[in-house]
Amino acid sequence: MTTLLRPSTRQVARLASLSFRTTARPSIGISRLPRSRLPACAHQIPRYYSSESPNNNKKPESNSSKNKKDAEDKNKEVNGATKKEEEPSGEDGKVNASEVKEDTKDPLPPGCVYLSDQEIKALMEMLSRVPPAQTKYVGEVIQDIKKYGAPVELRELLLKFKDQGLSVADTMKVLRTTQLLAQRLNEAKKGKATDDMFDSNEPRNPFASGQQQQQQQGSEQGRQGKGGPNNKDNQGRPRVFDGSDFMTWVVGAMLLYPLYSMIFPGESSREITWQELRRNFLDKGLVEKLVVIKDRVRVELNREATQQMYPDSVAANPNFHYYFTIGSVDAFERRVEEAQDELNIPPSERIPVAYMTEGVIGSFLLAFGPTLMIVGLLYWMSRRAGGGMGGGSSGVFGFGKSKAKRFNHESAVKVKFADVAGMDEAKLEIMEFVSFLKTPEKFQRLGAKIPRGAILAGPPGTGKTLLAKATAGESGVPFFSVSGSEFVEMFVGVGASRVRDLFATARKNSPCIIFIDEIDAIGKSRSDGSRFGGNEEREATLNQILTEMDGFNTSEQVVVLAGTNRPDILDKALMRPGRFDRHINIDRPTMKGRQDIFKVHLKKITTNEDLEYLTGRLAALTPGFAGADIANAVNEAALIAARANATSVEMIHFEQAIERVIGGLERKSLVLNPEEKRTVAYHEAGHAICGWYFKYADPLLKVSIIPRGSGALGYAQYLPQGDAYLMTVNQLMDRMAMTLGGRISEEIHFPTVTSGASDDFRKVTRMATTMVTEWGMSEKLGPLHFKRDQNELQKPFAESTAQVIDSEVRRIVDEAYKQCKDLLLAKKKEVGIVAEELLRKEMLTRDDMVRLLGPRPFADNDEFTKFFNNEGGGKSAPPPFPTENTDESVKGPQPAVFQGRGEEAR
Ligand SMILES: Nc1ncnc2c1ncn2[C@@H]1O[C@H](COP(=O)(O)OP(=O)(O)OP(=O)(O)O)[C@@H](O)[C@H]1O
Repeated sequence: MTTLLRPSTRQVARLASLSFRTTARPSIGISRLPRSRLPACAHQIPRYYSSESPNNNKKPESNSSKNKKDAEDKNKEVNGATKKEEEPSGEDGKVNASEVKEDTKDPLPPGCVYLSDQEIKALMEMLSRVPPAQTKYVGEVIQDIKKYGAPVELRELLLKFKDQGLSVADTMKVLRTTQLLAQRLNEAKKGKATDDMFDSNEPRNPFASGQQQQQQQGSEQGRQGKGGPNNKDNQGRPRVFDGSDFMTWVVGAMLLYPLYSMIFPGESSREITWQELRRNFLDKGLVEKLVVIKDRVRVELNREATQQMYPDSVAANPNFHYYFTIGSVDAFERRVEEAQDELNIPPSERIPVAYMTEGVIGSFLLAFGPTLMIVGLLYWMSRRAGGGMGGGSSGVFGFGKSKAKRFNHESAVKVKFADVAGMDEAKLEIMEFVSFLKTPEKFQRLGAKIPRGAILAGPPGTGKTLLAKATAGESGVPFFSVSGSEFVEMFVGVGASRVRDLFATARKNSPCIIFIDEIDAIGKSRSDGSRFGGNEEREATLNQILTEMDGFNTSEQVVVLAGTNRPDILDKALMRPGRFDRHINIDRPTMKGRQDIFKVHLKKITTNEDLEYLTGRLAALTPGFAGADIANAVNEAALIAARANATSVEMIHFEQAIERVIGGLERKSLVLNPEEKRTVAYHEAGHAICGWYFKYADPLLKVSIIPRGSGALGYAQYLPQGDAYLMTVNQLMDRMAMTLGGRISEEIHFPTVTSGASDDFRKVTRMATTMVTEWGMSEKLGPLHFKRDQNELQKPFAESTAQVIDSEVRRIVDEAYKQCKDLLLAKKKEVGIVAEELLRKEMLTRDDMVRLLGPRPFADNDEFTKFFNNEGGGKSAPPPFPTENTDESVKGPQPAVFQGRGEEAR
């Protein structure tokens, strides 16, 4: 047998580590996709719509007046020249660009441009959808834009508007432009230095200048991204659209109105003539009220009646109003009176006329009401989303803030390596990071490159997070902990932005440790996803991580640790040297490891037991347990002891706790009828007898017919002989035969069988299939490995091979069946004895079995004898059992076996 087998506790990790190693191999040719092939959101492409020279927006150096003047001159020159060239005669539009004199134009801060006449025209066209009464605001804002310039994003928006029109997807863009435009106009109007708007310490806005400048800025721009410096206040916080000033609302409402009207086409008001009003509404008695607002009259209709009369008209819409203009209020009143006289409307039923003075705010709200509602809703939603991020990052632009939790080494991260037990190799490996963070010069002196990061891979609960925390605790540096899934949001680009933010924060706090838990959520191999179209957002986030890790300066003391249960699915680019340099495999603990972990957690518990014996026995009882299971079992034991008002936690409490962790709660409320109980007893006795008389079976610990957990009506428990790493064909055959013992006992002792053995069959089939397809244990098929990948649509073997596999699996199961049936027929009497005793006592321990059947005919190993052969005194609870872990059951020997009888038996 050339294939080495390992028990299931080790198998997963081993298999994982094999594939891990494969994926971890340096992939020389494989690195990130070339930028040009990345999705647009994955890399920050500055947009160049400007017809201006790249130097247009060069930021003058603030400390040199000469430079400033030069820059001003240049700016004026460029803008002026462009403007002059492009300036039309001004016949179009109410607001003529030439009204703003050239010499009133100031040099613009980075990120702002003067709009050309064509662009102003496009803007006016876009804003022409705004209700006529509000053109005053439009005119004012356009004047301001001409005078003070606008953010370059407005250009982009105008271009989009002209080319394709706006859609819901542009909402964020409009909001951002709104914010920048409102800021620009506010600042400019206040006469404040325009440069204040853009943090003078920040690098220049990449979008303001031409390609040359962008190239100079290099990767730094990429990091700052589209949000870039423009969104930051002086403290580096993102500027938040707080909506607190009037200009922001005016601009916001104005820009969102076209968007709104494109998405929800329809009118909210329309002008009509007096004659139309009379003919269509007044004469028909549809007018409910007339409201005079200065020189206009709003007609309020009786909606129900209008709907009946004009079901398809917009007039039936509750938010719709007709307006008409009047010369004077007196004339209007006279007209209304005359009309009503003609219609013989009695004085008591005359149409009421109200008078309103519509203030600036009122008229504004009236016109932009729906738009404001959208703005408000988006603002509220963004605040809510921001609120969940733990403060600091509220507002529309807070989406891109990282959600990483920061732990301060002085307060939160108190975990030390001593608290992490049972993974000595992993600890050694990671200690190097600690010494790197503590004494970087030691490495740098010799020219050694500092490792960038490590992937901690292993099954759930094995202490990956704990190890990362201990690394932070030992090195005494800040620790940023974030889960891979926290980068994912419904908006494209948010993940990448959060990654940027996280790394930027880490750099500021260097030396520090970033821990990304469950990195597989974003680090999944890109080739896998592409088969079904891929996931742009996830890929963009992954690309950003790759970029950030590349961008580390080797002297930057930022270590990135990542935890995953699935290293096999991670992208190769992520695993290559230079990114996650170290691959640390954390397996489930061995017997010794479990003992150490028990010792760590028992420190917090009050117990008078002999610690050496206690931890040894508990470790023997818990094969396959991860550190988290052990922590849970210890805590559960303390709870059980407290419930029993005990002064210290005793062995019996620990054992009950372990039993509970594995098998679930006892279900005393589940009462089986006598016939069912009898069937369950014979079923379990069948398993127990097999475990007792098969040489290679694991020693039996306990058999019970008390229902437990979610499905088991009864169970037999076995304890493996220590941490076995290999499994022989004999052991596998005995285990399969033992698993079939329940059904065969039913066959022998009852006229019919029940459905209770389906789970046993599943286990046996999987075991046999694995023997044939993976472990080379079929002579017919030979040493071939055919592990089926769930994602593969095709079988990795031919139809004829499939038939051989089927026949070999059947042969193996048939052999196990025969082996079991032969034994149980020979031991029919013993099965009866055990079953009847079970019916009386409901639970039998190993001692009971010895009493009923005599000693087991095969010797047990030393460890088992040491901890389980002297049960006397009744002080200890019956030894519990680790359950079989469904999927791993076939991968190798199970450390402890649980033969349950499913709920379906009922
Ligand atoms: N080696 C260990 N020594 C002591 N305690 C441990 C150990 N491993 C796990 N634990 C306990 O289990 C708890 C959970 O472990 P941790 O969160 O580190 O697991 P994990 O491997 O990160 O799990 P997941 O993959 O599900 O994120 C720890 O808080 C600790 O109490």
